[in-house]
Amino acid sequence: MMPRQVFVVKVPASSANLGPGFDSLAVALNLYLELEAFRSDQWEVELLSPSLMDFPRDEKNYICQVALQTASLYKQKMPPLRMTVKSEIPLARGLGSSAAAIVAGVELANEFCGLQLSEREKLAIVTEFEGHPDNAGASLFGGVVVGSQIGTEVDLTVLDQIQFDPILVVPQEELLTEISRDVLPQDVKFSRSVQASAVANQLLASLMVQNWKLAGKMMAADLFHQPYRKELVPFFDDVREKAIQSGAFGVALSGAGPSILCLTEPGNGDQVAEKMKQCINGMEIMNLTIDWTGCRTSMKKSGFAL
Ligand SMILES: Nc1ncnc2c1ncn2[C@@H]1O[C@H](COP(=O)(O)OP(=O)(O)OP(=O)(O)O)[C@@H](O)[C@H]1O
Ligand SMILES: N[C@@H](CCO)C(=O)O
Repeated sequence: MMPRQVFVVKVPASSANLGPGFDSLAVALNLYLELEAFRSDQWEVELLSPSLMDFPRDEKNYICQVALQTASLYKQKMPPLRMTVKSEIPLARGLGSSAAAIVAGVELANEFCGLQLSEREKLAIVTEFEGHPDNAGASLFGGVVVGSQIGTEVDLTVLDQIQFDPILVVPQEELLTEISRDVLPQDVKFSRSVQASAVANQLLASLMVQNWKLAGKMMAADLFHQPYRKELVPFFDDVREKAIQSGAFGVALSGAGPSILCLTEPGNGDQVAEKMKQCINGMEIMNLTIDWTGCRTSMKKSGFAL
């Protein structure tokens, strides 16, 4: 049998908001969604990770749906693919699993319909699917990102001078973003939004100048979403206290929750994670690093999986 060319996509997880940077700030993490795909005569999705087993194995799979819709956006017909998907990203835990799936779907359409999308076009499409540029921008570009959306224009800056070690506390229960957005208010008073925006600006400034104490204070001072979402994450205060006692400088809800993002000064992650493991029970402590690459794609000769 002739070896076939297989398209490979690897997309990092992400943690959005970092506290006050609601729908705008995010960091890419070294947990990955990986897929391999080639043209076939029908859609066939082989799911290789236990967490994915309940997802559709044909074109109804969300990744395929994103690919099909992206292709039709550009008036192209997406060919059926045979593919394998595996993922280390916990689902519906605030680690950007849906954004990673969207990025993978857009890359499939780009490759198999020859769309030749620019990075900016990809960013606009993934933001449209996800509704905000934070997780999707981090998954696409890697690093610590600031995204903004004005109308259909999406802008994104990667802040490669910011460094910290991220530790994620991941509970067993899922929390769908949809539910976690439902508890947010429709409107925010002008004076409160001025303060909330100042807190977000101060967080970024303090991370840039490595003023860890101030950064931690700002992560806790968020007024946009954490005060409303805390009722959905009753263990938040307890985990926060234990993470700070263990040496983290800042703690925030990861994305829409329920996972909790704890930041340590660069180089302290291992030590702080070890201490946290000793005092936090019933939840996974993930000692992670920032992914600085973002989504990567490549071609390879067919492997054993396909
Ligand atoms: N690899 C995947 N394949 C297919 N569908 C997926 C995949 N990953 C995520 N999804 C879909 O996305 C849903 C989770 O999205 P949701 O926005 O609720 O959480 P999240 O993206 O993990 O967290 P957050 O947006 O807070 O970071 C899953 O229940 C599933 O429907
Ligand atoms: N910024 C988003 C991330 C989750 O999609 C939120 O907090 O709802």
